[in-house]
Amino acid sequence: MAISNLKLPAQVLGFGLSNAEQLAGELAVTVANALRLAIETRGVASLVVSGGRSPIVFFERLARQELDWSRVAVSLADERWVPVSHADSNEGLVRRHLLQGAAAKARFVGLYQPAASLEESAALAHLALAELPQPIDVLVLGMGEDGHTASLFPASINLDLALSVDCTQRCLPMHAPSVPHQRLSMPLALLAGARLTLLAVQGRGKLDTLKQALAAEGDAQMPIRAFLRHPLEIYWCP
Ligand SMILES: O=C1O[C@H](COP(=O)(O)O)[C@@H](O)[C@H](O)[C@H]1O
Repeated sequence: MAISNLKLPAQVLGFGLSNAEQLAGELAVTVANALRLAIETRGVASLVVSGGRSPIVFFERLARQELDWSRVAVSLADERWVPVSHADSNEGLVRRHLLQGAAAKARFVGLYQPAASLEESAALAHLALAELPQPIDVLVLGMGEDGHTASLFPASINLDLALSVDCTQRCLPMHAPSVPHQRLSMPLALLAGARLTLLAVQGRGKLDTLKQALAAEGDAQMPIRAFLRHPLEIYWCP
């Protein structure tokens, strides 16, 4: 695998992992260590995770890490605008796979808020997120093969605001052109302020996406680019 061809000047590389199980285990240890440090330093810690299909094993490994979960606040980088009981709900995923056992003591601050419109729901989530300790201590991002991260999709309505460093909203309504559900997403300004950002990606398709993102410019075409300019650790496995 031609990892050495990848040029990531600002990043620490978490490559060399052989499978998804190993990636999940290493990532869980890194996240737990950072949360422990935050608790030691500030008494509380905030963790923002991503949804989708790939983080399940990581969530289950993280839930088993020994730490004072009662001092941890957990939230999501993005959410599908569906009730928590829906199979596509990121909150549902977190509740089923991360907030289990000792980790059930963590405080969860969700983005999904029942409301008449996506815009109202995002405004309510903005208010709810005031309860999340900020800056975010640990952020775990995922990425789609189209270069989206969180719910910052290429060419989506609201993307300019979502990528603006001046955005003061903690949650934005996002209309993703390529996926079934409307979305709620934390914007770049909030996400990029995280003390530690980890990007977890699996498979050669996503490695190609990363290389493509690094090879050219244009955040609107590939929103992940906006994060690659900040320090982050990339965890990749085939
Ligand atoms: O839709 C989403 O997709 C990305 C990537 O998901 P994955 O399952 O392919 O890793 C995810 O990071 C984001 O949170 C999610 O809502």
